[in-house]
Amino acid sequence: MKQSSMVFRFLAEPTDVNFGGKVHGGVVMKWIDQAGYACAAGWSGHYCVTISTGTIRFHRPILVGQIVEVSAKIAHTGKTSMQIFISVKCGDPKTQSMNETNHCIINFVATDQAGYPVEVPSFVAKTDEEKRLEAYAIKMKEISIQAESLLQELG
Ligand SMILES: CCCCCCCCCCCCCCCC(=O)SCCNC(=O)CCNC(=O)[C@H](O)C(C)(C)COP(=O)(O)OP(=O)(O)OC[C@H]1O[C@@H](n2cnc3c(N)ncnc32)[C@H](O)[C@@H]1OP(=O)(O)O
Repeated sequence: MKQSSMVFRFLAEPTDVNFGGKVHGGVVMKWIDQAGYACAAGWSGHYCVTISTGTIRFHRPILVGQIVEVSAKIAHTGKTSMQIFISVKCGDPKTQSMNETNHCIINFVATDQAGYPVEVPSFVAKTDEEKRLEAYAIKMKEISIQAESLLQELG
């Protein structure tokens, strides 16, 4: 059976921190990309590339020494693309209570060795939560595609 989810857990390190002493947004985005890639590659059995991501809003900072959990799950699949739902949480490892810092949909395409898109196994949402995430993922993919032509449309 294909693996449809992946969880990374690790400590935020001093090398992850920006000048304000909090974890860089770009570092968080790298973690999102890595967890999304691992999930997409595991599901498709192919190398995958990031094609786009939905909005990422940072709700709260991540501090050095906190435990970080980046969970990735398949929310929807197209013919060659996979929409991965990512949730990032952090917390004090001593208390084990975690709060979500942000979530997003990140879109990957499975590719062959020449870099061309290849078909991926279909994901079937079964639970109410999976169906809710799938509806969200479909909407976010549409928004990503529409956003590509927005600048030209505005003249
Ligand atoms: C300090 C130390 C650092 C060390 C650090 C180590 C890193 C440790 C490794 C980590 C690992 C991470 C790895 C990540 C992977 C990369 O980071 S990859 C790098 C960034 N991404 C790229 O370079 C991709 C560049 N783009 C491409 O190559 C081509 O556009 C693609 C993706 C192959 C697509 O080709 P295409 O001919 O445009 O394909 P097309 O048939 O039009 O569309 C394909 C699918 O995309 C969908 N699509 C099109 N536009 C969009 C859109 N805007 N949004 C969503 N879907 C779209 C289409 O609807 C279609 O979906 P399906 O209907 O088939 O399901």
